[in-house]
Amino acid sequence: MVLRPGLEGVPVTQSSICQINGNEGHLRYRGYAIDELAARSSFLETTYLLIWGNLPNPDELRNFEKEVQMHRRLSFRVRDMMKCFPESGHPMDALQSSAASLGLFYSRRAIDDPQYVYDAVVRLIAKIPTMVAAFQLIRKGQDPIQPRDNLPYSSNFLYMLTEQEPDPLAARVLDRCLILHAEHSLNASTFSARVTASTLTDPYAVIASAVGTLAGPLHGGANEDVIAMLEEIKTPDQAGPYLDNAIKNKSKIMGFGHREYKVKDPRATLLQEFAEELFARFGKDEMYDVAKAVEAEATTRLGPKGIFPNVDFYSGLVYRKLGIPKDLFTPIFAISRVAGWLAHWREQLSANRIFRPTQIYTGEEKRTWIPLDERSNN
Ligand SMILES: CC(=O)SCCNC(=O)CCNC(=O)[C@H](O)C(C)(C)COP(=O)(O)OP(=O)(O)OC[C@H]1O[C@@H](n2cnc3c(N)ncnc32)[C@H](O)[C@@H]1OP(=O)(O)O
Ligand SMILES: O=C([O-])CC(=O)C(=O)O
Repeated sequence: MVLRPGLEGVPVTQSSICQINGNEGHLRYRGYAIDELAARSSFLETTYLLIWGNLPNPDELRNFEKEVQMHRRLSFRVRDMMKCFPESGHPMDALQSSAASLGLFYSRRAIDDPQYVYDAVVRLIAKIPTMVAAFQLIRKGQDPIQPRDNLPYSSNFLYMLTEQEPDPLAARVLDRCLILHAEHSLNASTFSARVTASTLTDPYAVIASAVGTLAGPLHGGANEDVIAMLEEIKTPDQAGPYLDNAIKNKSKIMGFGHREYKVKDPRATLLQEFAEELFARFGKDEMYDVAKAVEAEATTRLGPKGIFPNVDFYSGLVYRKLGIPKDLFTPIFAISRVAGWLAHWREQLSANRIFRPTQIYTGEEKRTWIPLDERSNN
């Protein structure tokens, strides 16, 4: 048996959802280039495409948007449960618990019923942003506010978060960020979703396990750590010394490196453009110069190893300009990635076999039991 740590290069499923060309830096959802989707589509249209396989016609899109809008509210029981969460807890933990709690309300027995699947998709796409916004207000000691029916998806999320109707450019930029983060083949959280799905459990458990996996700093959690790193570096001239020190100590540079991409992640290029668009309109973030210096210095040092900015490097600068606190960056990633996780949930169920890989055992062979009073204490 050959061990492949991290399953690098090991295909574990077939999928028709997303295609990555890591040498040229191309990304497509269901055959459509990511830059075209970000320019022309909306997050809900892209979600429909990912989950059902084709672009919706006008009626299908209108119905989907309407259904999502109708299911945005949370039960008072979920809100009351969230009010008991510690306000110092991380919003990703709050989201994982809240998402899992939906399984208490909706039966898990009907995953082969197309109506159940459609309803679960609508509920999860609709309610996850409400949960993120609700926890943000609850931890500030406020009551969550209700979604506004006359606002589209991303505007409504910003409204629920800030209690103000957002600037149209801010809402459009957030919607484009959600498109960019919606899907990325068998990344760790999507793999986790597929493993959970393969046991035939309910979709709320699938999403909760994926949220937990996304939270880690080697995955979606890196977007929060990038801003912490830029704040620590403080000024562009400190980027080089910081990197030299990190490389000497074998520390990872957050927001850099990728298992699939050997060039700059195409989403990082687009997110950098979005950040510049916001800076041109609302004023520059001084951390942007630090970020560009880190990219330039890291490219000299790590570029020859194929290590470049990934999706997490510039997203935080966009969210900061939208007034979003650092620890909500990964929950926003989750709001978007629910689309990809659900697409993989459906695909997994369409040709399911439970995931059950094997291992190479390295433990002790047969041992002889020693009674407690005969074991020495040291
Ligand atoms: C949404 C997302 O999940 S995007 C990724 C977000 N995560 C991060 O930004 C965290 C920083 N990056 C990393 O930890 C990694 O690049 C990962 C987790 C993204 C990919 O990991 P892997 O494919 O397993 O690569 P691995 O960690 O084995 O690195 C391979 C080599 O590149 C180096 N390397 C990889 N990423 C980095 C980095 N960010 N900084 C410095 N060196 C790095 C490793 O030290 C290793 O070097 P070595 O061969 O000399 O030991
Ligand atoms: O593909 C990966 O391993 C990580 C990533 O960029 C994502 O999930 O968007």
